[in-house]
Amino acid sequence: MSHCFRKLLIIANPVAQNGEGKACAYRARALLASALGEDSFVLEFTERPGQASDIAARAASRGFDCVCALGGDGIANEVACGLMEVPAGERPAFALLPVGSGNDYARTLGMSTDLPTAVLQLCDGELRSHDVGKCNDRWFLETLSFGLDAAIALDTVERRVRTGKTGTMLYLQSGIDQLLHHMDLRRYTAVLDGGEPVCGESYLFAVQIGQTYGGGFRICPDAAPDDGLFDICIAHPPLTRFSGTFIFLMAKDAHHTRFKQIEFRRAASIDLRFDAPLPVQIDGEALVADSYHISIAPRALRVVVPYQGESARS
Ligand SMILES: Nc1ncnc2c1ncn2[C@@H]1O[C@H](COP(=O)(O)OP(=O)(O)OP(=O)(O)O)[C@@H](O)[C@H]1O
Repeated sequence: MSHCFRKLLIIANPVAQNGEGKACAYRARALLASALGEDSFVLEFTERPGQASDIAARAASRGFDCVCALGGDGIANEVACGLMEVPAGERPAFALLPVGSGNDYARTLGMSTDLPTAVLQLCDGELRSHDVGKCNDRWFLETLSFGLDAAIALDTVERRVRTGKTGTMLYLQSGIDQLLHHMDLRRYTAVLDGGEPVCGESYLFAVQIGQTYGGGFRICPDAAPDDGLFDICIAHPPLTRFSGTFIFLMAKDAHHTRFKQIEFRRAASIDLRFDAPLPVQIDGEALVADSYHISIAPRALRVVVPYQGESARS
C-alpha cells in the first residue's frame, strides 16, 4: 500500500515526448497494477490541450485523493492549475510520472525519468508541501520567464517537432540560435513586495520556484520550492553576443552566478511591466499579457516526492 494516497487518478498526455506518452502510460499502468493492485488507481488520457485541468479539478468529487500527471512540464502545469481550483482542505495531492522533454519540475520533486524507478518512487513516496506561483490568472509550478530565455523555451517546442531532438541538446541549440539572432534588450519596471518601483534593462528576467528551466539549466541554484519566495534572476547589460552565449553555457551547471551582469533577488510578490512586448513562458508554455502580477501561494500544494527516510523529515 502507498504511503500517501488511497485512490490515485493518473492523467496521461498521449502526445508527450513526441508521442511516447501513450506507450509509457500503459507501461506505468502494468507496473502500478502489480505494485498496488488494479483497484487503487484509474488511468485516463487527455484528448486535447487544457483538458487535464478540467479532469484534475473534478478529481476530488470523484473520490481521488491524489492526481498524477504523466507527461512533461506542460501536463504537470495543467494538472496543478486544476488542483488549485479545489478548496485547500479538499485538494488532492499532486504527483508526477515524468515522460516529457524538459522534466524540470520532476527535477525539483526528485522524481526519476526512468519509468519503473519513478513508479516505485510514487508508490513508496511521501508528501511535502510546495509553493505554487500565479501570474495574472495562471498558476505555475517551476518557472516563469521573460525575454531571451522564454524565446529559447518557446523555440524548443517548434524545433523539437522539426528535428526530433529533446532535452539539454535541444535547449542548447535553441539557446545559441536565439542568442545569435534575437538578443533583445527590454526596459522593465518591477515592484517587489510592494516596495519602490525598480527600473532597469534586461535580456532575461526569470522568476523561479524550482532551480531549473529548459531541461536542467540551473538558473536559480539557491531556489527552494517551499520557502514561500520566488528566486529571481535578471541578466543586465552590457552583454555582447559572445559574452551572452558564454554565460548562457555556464548556466547549465550554475556557473553564471559570478558574473556582474547577473543579479539575483527574492520576493513573494512582483508587479512587472516592460516597455515593449516580449516572449513569455510559464512552465514552458507561451503567455501573452501587457503587465504581470505575480504572487506566491506558500506551500499550497501537497506533492509526492521520493521517500527520504525518517532522518530527512522536517
Ligand atoms: N491529447 C492531447 N493532444 C494534443 N496535445 C495535448 C494533449 N494533451 C495535452 N496536450 C498538450 O501537449 C503539450 C505538451 O505536453 P507535455 O508538457 O506533457 O509534454 P512535452 O512537451 O513532451 O514535455 P516538456 O513540457 O517537459 O517539454 C501541452 O501543451 C499540453 O497541453
